[in-house]
Amino acid sequence: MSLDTAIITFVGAGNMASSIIGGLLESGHRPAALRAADPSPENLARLRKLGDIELFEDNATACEDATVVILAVKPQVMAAAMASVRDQVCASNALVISIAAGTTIASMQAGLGEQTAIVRCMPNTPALLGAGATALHASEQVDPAQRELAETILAAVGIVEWVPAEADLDAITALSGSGPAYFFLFMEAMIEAGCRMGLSRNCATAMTRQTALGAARMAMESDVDLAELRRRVTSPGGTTERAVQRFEADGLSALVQAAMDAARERAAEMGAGGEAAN
Ligand SMILES: NC(=O)c1ccc[n+]([C@@H]2O[C@H](COP(=O)([O-])OP(=O)(O)OC[C@H]3O[C@@H](n4cnc5c(N)ncnc54)[C@H](OP(=O)(O)O)[C@@H]3O)[C@@H](O)[C@H]2O)c1
Ligand code: PRO
Repeated sequence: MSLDTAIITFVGAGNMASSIIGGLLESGHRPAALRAADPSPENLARLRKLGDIELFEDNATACEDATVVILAVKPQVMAAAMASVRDQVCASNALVISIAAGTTIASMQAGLGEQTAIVRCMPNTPALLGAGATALHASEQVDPAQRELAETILAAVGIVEWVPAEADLDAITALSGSGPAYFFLFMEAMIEAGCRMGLSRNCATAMTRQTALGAARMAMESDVDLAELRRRVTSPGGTTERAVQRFEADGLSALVQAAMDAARERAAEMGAGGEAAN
């Protein structure tokens, strides 16, 4: 089974679905082999702009004969979405890929059938720009060709990493799933600090955004590690050293650890309780 011959159905046509569909189309995937289902005609209309993919208001019809069903709905509606496609998934032995936070493989197999092949993954919002980071974990029913298929689909919107244990997805959720928000929070704090120092908001915002972009590009493109990149900014006895000393004295690393521990615990709670969150 290859990506060229696969029929891929997205259940839920929101932000994440449209970014993955956009990535697949950009990487040359045939629009005719892509389907999307969503109860909202307006949401479907947004997808129409991406290409000539098949659109459905009925989940079950969209999943008929599908090779891959991608569940791209909020966790709150996952149970209803699974119930609507269970018969079609069982009939076609489709690979099911879920991008929902906190919905376990066990709960999906309870909803779709015990032997359903499931890949659970955790993408992040930079997937919208093709700059996502997605971790994947497969149930034991997933065969090597299906693994490759899942990896190829998510690689259309960024980097992919397989994790050996399903629980690792909780750590991934705390790291890269929620991670973009941490960087935005840090940037917001820098902008506020700049404003309090007397800079205009426009100036503080522009300088913060460009600094984040520049630092991220150096982190990605440089052949030296992050600590060395940091050292090169930090002149002995200079301004950066004073700021970094303050971060360290006030426990930045411990705070990051505690925040990520809290996020991971929440992901585990959501999985254990089958609880809804977005
Ligand atoms: N946002 C993140 O940072 C992030 C990161 C990683 C993973 N995720 C996961 O990605 C999933 C989708 O998130 P998203 O940001 O793409 O959400 P979204 O934009 O709200 O997309 C979900 C879509 O599903 C539709 N829908 C609702 N009920 C449905 C049903 N029964 N059948 C089919 N479609 C239905 C929604 O329609 P309405 O708008 O009309 O309700 C909406 O268009 C979530 O499970 C989330 O946990 C999100
Ligand atoms: N958004 C979801 C949450 O905040 C999962 C990672 C990003 O729960």
